[in-house]
Amino acid sequence: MSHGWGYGPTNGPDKWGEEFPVANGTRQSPINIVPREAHYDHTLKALKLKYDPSNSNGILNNGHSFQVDFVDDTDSSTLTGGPISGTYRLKQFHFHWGASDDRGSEHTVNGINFPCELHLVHWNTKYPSFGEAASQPDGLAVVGVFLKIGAANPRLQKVLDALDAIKTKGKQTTFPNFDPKTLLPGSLHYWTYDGSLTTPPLLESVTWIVLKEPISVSSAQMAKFRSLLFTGEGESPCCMEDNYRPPQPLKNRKVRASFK
Ligand SMILES: COc1ccc(C[C@H]2SC(=O)NC2=O)c(OC)c1
Ligand SMILES: [Zn+2]
Repeated sequence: MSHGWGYGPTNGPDKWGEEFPVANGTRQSPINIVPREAHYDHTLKALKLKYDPSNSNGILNNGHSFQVDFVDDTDSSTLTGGPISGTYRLKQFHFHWGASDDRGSEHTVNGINFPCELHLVHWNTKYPSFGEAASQPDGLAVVGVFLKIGAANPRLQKVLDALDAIKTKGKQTTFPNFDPKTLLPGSLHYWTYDGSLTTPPLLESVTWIVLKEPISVSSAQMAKFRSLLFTGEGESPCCMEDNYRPPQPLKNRKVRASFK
């Protein structure tokens, strides 16, 4: 592609394979999750998420989504247990959402789209860095959380209130003392499968851990996500919305469930 990848008609998910052939690989993400076809695996451990709010650092509009970045030079914010072995450090979290409340999530459940999906990105500390881990088959673990339209979620508000300061691509601001645990639902029951990054370079390095229970978000809060721009200051503005990749072929993969 002469221009960078994105989510538009000329540079969107259907075009990514031209520059990133792994887009048609054997373990691409996201997928449609069919609960009654998932295999309950009693050997799966409970997720252990230990987050230190003092590790949260900044919030950035990266031109595709916005992300909250964490200081990851120690094991103070980690994912252990679940389907993974070893220790994975929290690097960042971000979201994907739609132009309207009927779509926006990347994973779907029985073909149903949620309006938004949260991704908490962790990297395997057996590798020296996030960048190194991102190219390894067991390098990353992403916890996915669905957002479902309902009552306004007060725990999202601090994130949403920061968006005015990062409206355009490349803008960032400080975002201290945020505990991402507050964004998790009551149950940590999950589905898990081997997959990939859901944006270029689409590396097949992600152990996906998708929580069954959604958290709530109101329509008004969803409108706040859509107030961001894909475009930079001074460019003709393009609302940041529909920044999701649709489900990809399951191919030769099994989805396991941590619950009956
Ligand atoms: C070069 O490494 C990268 C590049 C992009 C992402 C972000 C993608 S991957 C995901 O789950 N959602 C997204 O938007 C990433 O995240 C682990 C790692
Ligand atoms: Zn994501």
